[in-house]
Amino acid sequence: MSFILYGFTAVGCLGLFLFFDKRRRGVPLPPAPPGLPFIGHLLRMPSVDSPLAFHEWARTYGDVMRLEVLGRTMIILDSYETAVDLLEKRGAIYSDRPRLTLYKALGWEPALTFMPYGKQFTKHRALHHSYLNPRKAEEFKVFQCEEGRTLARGLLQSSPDQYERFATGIITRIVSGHKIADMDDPYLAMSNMVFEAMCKTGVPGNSPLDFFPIRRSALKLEDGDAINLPEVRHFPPWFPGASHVGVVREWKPVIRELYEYSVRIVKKQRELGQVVPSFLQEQLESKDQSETADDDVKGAAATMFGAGEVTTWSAVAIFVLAMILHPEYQEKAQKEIDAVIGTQRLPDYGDRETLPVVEAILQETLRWRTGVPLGVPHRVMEDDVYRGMLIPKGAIVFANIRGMALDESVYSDPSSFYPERFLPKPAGRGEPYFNNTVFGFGRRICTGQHIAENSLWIAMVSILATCKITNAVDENSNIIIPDAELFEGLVNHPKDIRCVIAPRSPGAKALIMDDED
Ligand code: HEM
Repeated sequence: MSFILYGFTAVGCLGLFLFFDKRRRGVPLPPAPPGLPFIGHLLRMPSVDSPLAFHEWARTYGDVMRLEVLGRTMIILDSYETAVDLLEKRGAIYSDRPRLTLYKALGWEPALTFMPYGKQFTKHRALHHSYLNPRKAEEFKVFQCEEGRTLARGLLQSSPDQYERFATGIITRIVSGHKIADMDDPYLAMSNMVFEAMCKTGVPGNSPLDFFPIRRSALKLEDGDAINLPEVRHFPPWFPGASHVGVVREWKPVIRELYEYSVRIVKKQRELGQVVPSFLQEQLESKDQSETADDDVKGAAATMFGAGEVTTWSAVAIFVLAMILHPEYQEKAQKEIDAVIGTQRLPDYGDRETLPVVEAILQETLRWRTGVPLGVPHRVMEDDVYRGMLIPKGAIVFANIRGMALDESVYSDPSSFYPERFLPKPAGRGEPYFNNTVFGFGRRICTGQHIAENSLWIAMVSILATCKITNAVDENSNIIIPDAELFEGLVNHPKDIRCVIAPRSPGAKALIMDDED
């Protein structure tokens, strides 16, 4: 009896398989540029500014475009509409991550950003949400305001590392309640390494370690294992991935230390009876974490640091770059601040809604040079059909956020820095804010978006209210005009923001210097 039942089941399964396979074969894949057998588009993959190159290709192949590299299918979504349709509305099957070998090898584990969709993902999202939700974000404004003013003061004291200190200072307050007191703080050294690891490692998922087909055997990589470094030490420098292995060897210990350091800081605070509210303090206080933090809690804390610090630093640096290249907007914003707030006090969050020009500059900073231009890749978990095209199971889906910023059907003259585009008509062009795009999509949307926006706003408004940014000059008295190029990685970062930062007026200088606590 059971034999007959098994027989029917097998025939049924075969029928279903053939039905779906036929359906699958009948549906075309998304359009792709011409490629070669086996290696696909490997030789066509742009070596610089891939988001821009993808955007250019999308003009020919459409806003759902396919690339194949060594058997891996990549789908590039080049419009806001397609990203919402797939990553948000069909989030149940588009929220996985591909295995990002390089980041895993660097020691980011567990880390929500690179984690597959599943139970552990849900747990980590909940951990992040418990401390980064909009209600908490309101509480953080007090120290964000303090850090914004420390930033402006530091810049006036001619200290260029202040952007990093600002971004790190906010995230350490959130994660461990630690206040950065000086530039020798060990957190700043870690932040530098994280910067290198996130901003100089190329497009996520596209390092040779990620896609070179012999990587697993050659690098002795098993699922769940980090790279076995001694095994690859003997590979010649030209071997694909060899240079990245050097990167891994150098940076992995720092990233692993990041997982432990914040916990040690909070334990010390507790031992000394100097408890400060923070994510880790809240976790350690909870019943089951009283002795030590488990790996998930450590991972959530380290990920908040890694994901939150470099991105914020980059956004503030992009703002400064825009102000060097477009002094006219600095003046417009300063006029607005003077008219609305006056010159007798420093701006704070209560002023945000009354400063539309500052707001427009914030939105344009996020759009003009996108900090995370290809987002973090998603992975589709089942075959899907969209607009009559097959998105095959396992395909890696990139939201080309930079491409969306340059979408001419949404943003007029998109490569210009033109904040007025966001002001309502007739003064402006009434174009849509970019903060609904820049933080990604669906179930993987950035968990720190409220905090990030608040950080950028307070940094901008504190600088604008008190500082004047002008071009630096070289040793021959030639004006230096930065060329707006960015380091490319998971996070992009301006290469050059050399400038002169001076007090806007004696009154502004007095206000910011007197504010020091
Ligand atoms: C201007 C600053 C920032 C930008 C532009 C930014 C952008 C992004 C983007 C594009 C993603 C990928 C979303 C997706 O997969 O669709 C992301 C993910 C993430 N962001 Fe941010 N982010 C910023 C700041 C922050 C901050 C301050 C934090 C934490 C305090 C943070 C934590 C995260 C985390 C944990 C993820 C991974 C979420 C997941 O995989 O489920 N980010 N962010």
